[in-house]
Amino acid sequence: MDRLLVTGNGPLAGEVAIAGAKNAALPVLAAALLGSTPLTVSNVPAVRDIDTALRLLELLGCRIDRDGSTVQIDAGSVHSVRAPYELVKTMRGAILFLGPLLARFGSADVSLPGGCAIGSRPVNEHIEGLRAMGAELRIDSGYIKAKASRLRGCHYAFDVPSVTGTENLMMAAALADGETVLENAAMEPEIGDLARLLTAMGARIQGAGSSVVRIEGRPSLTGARHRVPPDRIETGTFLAAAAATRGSVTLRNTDPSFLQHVLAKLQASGLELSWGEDWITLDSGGRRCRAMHISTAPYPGFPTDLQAQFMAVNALAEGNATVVENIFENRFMHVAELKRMGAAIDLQGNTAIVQGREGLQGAPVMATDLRASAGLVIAALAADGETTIDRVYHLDRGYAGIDDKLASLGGMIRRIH
Ligand SMILES: CC(=O)N[C@H]1[C@@H](OP(=O)(O)OP(=O)(O)OC[C@H]2O[C@@H](n3ccc(=O)[nH]c3=O)[C@H](O)[C@@H]2O)O[C@H](CO)[C@@H](O)[C@@H]1O
Ligand SMILES: C=C(OP(=O)(O)O)C(=O)O
Repeated sequence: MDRLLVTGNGPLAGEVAIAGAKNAALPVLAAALLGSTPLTVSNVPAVRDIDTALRLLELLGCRIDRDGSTVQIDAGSVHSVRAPYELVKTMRGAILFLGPLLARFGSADVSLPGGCAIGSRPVNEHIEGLRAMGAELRIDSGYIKAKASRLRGCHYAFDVPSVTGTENLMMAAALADGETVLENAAMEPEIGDLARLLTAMGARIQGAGSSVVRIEGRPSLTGARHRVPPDRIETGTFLAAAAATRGSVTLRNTDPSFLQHVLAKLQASGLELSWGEDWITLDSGGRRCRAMHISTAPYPGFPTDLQAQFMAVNALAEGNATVVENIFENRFMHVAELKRMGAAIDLQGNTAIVQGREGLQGAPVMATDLRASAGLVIAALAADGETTIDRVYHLDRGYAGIDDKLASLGGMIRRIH
């Protein structure tokens, strides 16, 4: 099992290119199942979850042609509708195959993704939404078994705005009879991106990116060409790494418009930021930033997927701050590990009270989930001495070559096989 060896080495400095967004690419790959002709996707990130999604598509019978960051998927020879536990357990995003399989092939047999380190993560909204479209769904031996000869448009109001739930229902609705209206839908940028793809495939969609999405279903959809947008979470992770190490970095191939809340927090903490259409520069001037109060919320609020990374920044910032996690009930696994490095964090329910410290010390720590791992890497880069981070497979699920990118910014980081 790979480990990372990180030696604190002062400020990060330089430029780095941001990859395509994992969480935008996953629904796009699942949407390939809806098209009667091939889908070509560019700027696909080289991360483990994408490998898993492509393996799954292959298992279903799709023909896959992958050339660097461009992937062509032909769903013309699908012969299975089963997404097995062995793959789904490593990638929760596999639930995104449920809607497209059911809508296109009339049935789906998708393993329940189950709970994971950050919370119980139920999928009741996905199931109820598809039932509202006339599908029959039951849980049998850990699998969601779904059937529908033809889905029909419906009104569905989410109790909680689920990102993948909204995506699943949009994809199903694109091949349903009539109009579907989703209320209290999630508004994350990945939803607007999926709507752009589905529109290019022939669907008619209004309101994606707002809380009410209208989808007019079509009898069939075609393939299309699509470019995955930049990863806003990878972008935020590098900004956090620069802030924690008192560095200065420029991020290219990104999109600052999806990170306004995060950029405002960084500016308020005393860091100098500038940005253009596809780049962001953070310059800390070699100074420690001030601690930031953070409260995670659905988009456009502060993303839960950046909470761990900013916890690491706060652990090293000037002053005290609270970090409130409002999306997942158990997304503080990194706190115990950061405390092993000398962080002063007190947990009270879903609130972490962080007292910024001048420095942290390297220590052996364990990655518990994808973004927690990123938080530990950031703390390790800024700490004195050596940190070993175990279970980096979590990190590889969602970051393309993060060790090489950080090394190119001057970080001392090495992978041990
Ligand atoms: C592949 C992908 O895009 N993953 C992202 C997606 O996950 P994911 O789509 O799984 O997260 P959701 O938006 O569904 O979860 C939001 C909240 O809704 C609850 N909920 C969700 C579904 C449901 O059927 N019932 C229910 O109660 C969840 O427990 C959670 O409290 O959005 C999360 C929230 O921004 C991010 O952290 C993940 O990185
Ligand atoms: C939680 C995440 O991903 P997933 O929903 O795939 O587990 C994430 O990207 O931070």
